[in-house]
Amino acid sequence: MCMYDLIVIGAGPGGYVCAIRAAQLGLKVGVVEGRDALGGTCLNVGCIPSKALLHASHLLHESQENFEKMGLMISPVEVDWTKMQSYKAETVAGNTKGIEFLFKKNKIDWIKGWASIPAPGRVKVGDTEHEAKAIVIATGSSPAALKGVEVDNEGGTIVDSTGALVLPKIPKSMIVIGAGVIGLELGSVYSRLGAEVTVIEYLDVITPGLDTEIQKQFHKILAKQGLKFVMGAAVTSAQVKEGGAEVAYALKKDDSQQTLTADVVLVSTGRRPHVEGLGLEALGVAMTDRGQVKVDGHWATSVKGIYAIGDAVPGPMLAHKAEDEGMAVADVIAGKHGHVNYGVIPAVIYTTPEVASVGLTEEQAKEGGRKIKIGKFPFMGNARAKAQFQGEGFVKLIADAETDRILGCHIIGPSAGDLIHEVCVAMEFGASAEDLALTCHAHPTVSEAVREAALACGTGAIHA
Ligand SMILES: Cc1cc2nc3c(=O)[nH]c(=O)nc-3n(C[C@H](O)[C@H](O)[C@H](O)COP(=O)(O)OP(=O)(O)OC[C@H]3O[C@@H](n4cnc5c(N)ncnc54)[C@H](O)[C@@H]3O)c2cc1C
Ligand SMILES: NC(=O)c1ccc[n+]([C@@H]2O[C@H](COP(=O)([O-])OP(=O)(O)OC[C@H]3O[C@@H](n4cnc5c(N)ncnc54)[C@H](O)[C@@H]3O)[C@@H](O)[C@H]2O)c1
Repeated sequence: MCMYDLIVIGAGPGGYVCAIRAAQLGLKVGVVEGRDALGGTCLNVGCIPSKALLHASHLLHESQENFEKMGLMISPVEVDWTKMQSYKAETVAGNTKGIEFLFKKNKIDWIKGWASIPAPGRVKVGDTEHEAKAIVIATGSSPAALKGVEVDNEGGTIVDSTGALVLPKIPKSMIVIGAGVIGLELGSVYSRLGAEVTVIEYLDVITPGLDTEIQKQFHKILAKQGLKFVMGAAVTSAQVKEGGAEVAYALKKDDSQQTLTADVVLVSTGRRPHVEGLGLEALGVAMTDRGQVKVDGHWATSVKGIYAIGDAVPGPMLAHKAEDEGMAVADVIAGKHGHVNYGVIPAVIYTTPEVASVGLTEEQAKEGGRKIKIGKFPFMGNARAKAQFQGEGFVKLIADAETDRILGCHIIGPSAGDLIHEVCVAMEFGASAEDLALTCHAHPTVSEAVREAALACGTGAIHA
């Protein structure tokens, strides 16, 4: 048994960042992780492997669509799925080993195994109990179950995101249940690799929560890329049938029952907090009605000395949100002031084109009764984007009509996931649209489109 200042349960982006920050602040830290590798969902079966497959499949798509246009004459690129899987696995391993190195560097103990909390200040792993002045629950999330659909990742036919990352072969056809971030990212991967992908979505829009104009444009672009969509359809069951699976769904518009078959079915209908086995009920830790750990403004649970962060608590299920909370709660535990600005958390979808947003959508701003102005600029007016065959999409900047303060930004287009950060910084500094418009942007860069959108909030964009 060992006495720690802090034990973190879970080594995902929330937990490992919290541990490193706490160690930097002089605390003695242990991290309990039950997986064989550090890094949590994000590094092992989430952000990183999915981005590796998105990158590889994007390059394949480029070779098929754009190489010839640039005078790059090649015979068709062939896909070696086993090699692509190895590239993905090496990318993951490089990152998870990197966290092991950082733990050693910061003298953080990796306590291997699954933890429970028998009492405040005590963490049990196997037969050993460890003592800690503070405990942080950073146990993340797992795929939510869908009634009538049994996921079998080993079987490789009806899978969740974890199974979809390791399919034994590229399917000829795939049904994606849910047009959220996971469904559209992984659906794009397999579509580019040659599968016929059909997305079945309960709502009438894709990517719920995004700015409506972005949703519409994104839907159009993905359809043009070959993804098929069945909208307003509630999936009721999925059954493995010879050589594939059959999905049954009810169309909301006329209540008709329909079926569709494919080689593989990906269930991507959301994730839920993973808190089983921790013993939270016996401890009396208050939970929300959505199964999340309730926390106050300092990430403290209802039980003294126990904190919680990341996917296990309310808020967007994003790695960088978990990381920010990890740093902030470490500050709090070390007696400092931890802070997360929940109004400025970017969200990115790593398709091509990328989709990125921060702050208020047009709908949210209007619902809040705010007078707003909107500056929009299409990537068609951006020389760099056009040279890269990425003229689709636009930047939409939303500012307060009276004060000119930036309230939100929504981008669909090249490098949207990187471009959004200049707006995040501007928002953190309370900048106006004019501040962005007056900032010199290098030419030719796609970031000029952000400046042009800011100009469009004022006297007008130059290239539109
Ligand atoms: C396919 C996919 C792609 C994604 N892509 C992105 C992306 O591009 N960008 C983004 O921001 N987000 C992405 N996400 C979401 C992101 O992975 C999560 O928001 C993030 O991992 C949450 O971090 P966390 O630290 O809260 O939990 P997690 O990363 O889930 O880590 C929790 C860890 O706790 C461990 N654990 C749980 N219970 C115990 C216990 N009792 N004892 C010991 N250990 C325990 C688990 O094994 C796990 O390793 C993606 C998710 C998926 C599934
Ligand atoms: N790039 C990123 O940042 C990234 C990537 C992947 C995952 N994530 C995170 O992981 C989380 C989970 O992603 P997700 O895509 O599984 O969930 P999601 O909540 O983003 O989307 C789920 C979709 O499934 C639909 N749905 C639910 N039940 C249905 C049914 N019976 N039939 C048809 N459609 C149904 C919902 O309407 C919704 O559109 C998200 O919160 C996201 O933040 C982030």
